[in-house]
Amino acid sequence: MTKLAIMGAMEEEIEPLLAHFENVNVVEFANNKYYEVNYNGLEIVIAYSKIGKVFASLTAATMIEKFGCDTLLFSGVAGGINPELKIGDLIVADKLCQHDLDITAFGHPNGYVPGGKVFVETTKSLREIAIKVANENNLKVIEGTIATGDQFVHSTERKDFIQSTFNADALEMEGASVAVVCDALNVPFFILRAISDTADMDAGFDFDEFLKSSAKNSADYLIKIVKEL
Ligand SMILES: CCCCCCN(CO)Cc1c[nH]c2c(N)ncnc12
Repeated sequence: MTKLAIMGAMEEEIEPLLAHFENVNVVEFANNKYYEVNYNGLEIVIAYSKIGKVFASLTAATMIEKFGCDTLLFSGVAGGINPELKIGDLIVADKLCQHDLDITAFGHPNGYVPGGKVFVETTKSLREIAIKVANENNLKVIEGTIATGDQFVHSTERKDFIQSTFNADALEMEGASVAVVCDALNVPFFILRAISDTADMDAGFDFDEFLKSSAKNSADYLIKIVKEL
């Protein structure tokens, strides 16, 4: 029996998801709120972690270890790097990395620490369902690499570093930590983002303007995927 975790980082990212459900039970735990719903015979737990890799790791691990979720879907917004990605466009992560994890002083590559790996791959079977849903709904979606770091990127200098170092298509602040947690706990997971800005000097303004609409794009697509699970 699948128990599904649906996660975002910000309230604005899960609000459009919660809107689809009634009879929501709220569980308070570890300075956060976890929303339990039943949907199409599925038990679902929904939460937003708060921003950044640490909060995202705590929430992902909690949804799996405490709530017993056996599949995790993430929905949210991201900064676009790949010029094909326009504001509002959807990206499904096929792999994720941490662009601010750096022990290069010891000759290691960016994003690597001993015992870890630079890229963590998402679950192929979930990506395949997502692509099928996109085709059925005539949605333009790209699959690509998402780079995660504990900073809001708003300069072409940092954006270019991330692009050239990891060949990343988009960037955000939680995905790779969710990936490490799910990979370590052997839980299938899926990371979906809609572009809110292009991580350059206009990023802050674009983010404010497009957070809500892009979060809704991602949420609406995620709900269609949930219906196929
Ligand atoms: C109050 C401000 C909260 C910013 C949180 C942004 N999220 C983090 O996951 C996604 C994101 C959208 N655009 C970004 C960018 N340019 N850099 C980093 N992260 C992002």
